[in-house]
Amino acid sequence: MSQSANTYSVARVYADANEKRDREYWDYENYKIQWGQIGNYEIVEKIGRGKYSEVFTGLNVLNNKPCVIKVLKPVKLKKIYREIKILKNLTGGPNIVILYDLIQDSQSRIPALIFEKVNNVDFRILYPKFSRNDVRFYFTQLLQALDYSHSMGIIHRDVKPQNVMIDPTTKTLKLIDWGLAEFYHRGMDFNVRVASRYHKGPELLVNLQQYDYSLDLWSVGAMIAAIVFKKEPFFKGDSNNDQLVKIAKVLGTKDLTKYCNKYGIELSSEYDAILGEYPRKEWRAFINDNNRALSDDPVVIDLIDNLLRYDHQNRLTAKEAMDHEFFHGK
Ligand SMILES: Nc1ncnc2c1ncn2[C@@H]1O[C@H](COP(=O)(O)OP(=O)(O)OP(=O)(O)O)[C@@H](O)[C@H]1O
Repeated sequence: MSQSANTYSVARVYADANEKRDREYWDYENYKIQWGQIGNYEIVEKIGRGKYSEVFTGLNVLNNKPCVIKVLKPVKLKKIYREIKILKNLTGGPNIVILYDLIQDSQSRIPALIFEKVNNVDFRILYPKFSRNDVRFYFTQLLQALDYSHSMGIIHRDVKPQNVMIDPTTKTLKLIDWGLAEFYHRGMDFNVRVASRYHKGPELLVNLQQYDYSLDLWSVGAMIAAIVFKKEPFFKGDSNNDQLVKIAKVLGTKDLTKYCNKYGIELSSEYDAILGEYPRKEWRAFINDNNRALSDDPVVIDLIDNLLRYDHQNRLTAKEAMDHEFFHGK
């Protein structure tokens, strides 16, 4: 991340969210971590292994409350500080996972994050059963989390089903994994090596570095399209370059070229051999007998159409998406 000499794209909303706050709010490198007591927690069982961590269910022995213990793998200290500072800033916000505590092993100095535990049901089980009302309900919750985070100057940068914990029994949704999240600053060139392939926005794939909160709305669009058209994931690239090809086969090559030209981006020559002249595909072409119950609806198609836009500035913001007719109609 570095300040660019030339600002060519600025967030349409919350562009000054960090500048208007004190430096200590966003300056995570100078953050002083207060460590809690490691003896207060017990590991119960392993539930996951990510790229950056091992995750366990656990117990707070003081109050017998269940928790999740995310033991971080050795990465740059700066990344650990960033995740912690962002969680501290956002904890308590709507549908944002609550960070309870931070602990550190006294010998290895390996840090672990203690979170509230969500009794998540795997999305591969849950999403295929979603009704229109479920989509409406849970995506409203997700958009609330994102609008809050964006209003606090923070881009999540890894929105995907694996990071959206849903407990259908209590109808709760929590957005987790703030490990790739970053503070937005206008005119800043950000690293495009973020998000997970299937949910990467076009800006990342064409190497447009002055992206913003709207990146998260692409990922939301890809999630909704996958559920509505029963095609998980909706854009399934075999590599990062193939990911853009898969997107172009739906949104068309012409608009991709327009997008790049608008921001003065030259497509990498790596695409010369693999990117064809694809026409834009109609959203209705994805409707079939298997998905009709959710997809045969101009309102949901309009929502998807307004999220899955190449041009990040033309996507709905989280707030605009929540105001969309899909979330308010019958
Ligand atoms: N609060 C929680 N409640 C329930 N399960 C959780 C919670 N936090 C994490 N998990 C589980 O652990 C997994 C890994 O957590 P997380 O995404 O934070 O780690 P990561 O190392 O950043 O993962 P990745 O490399 O996949 O992005 C999640 O996908 C989820 O299944």
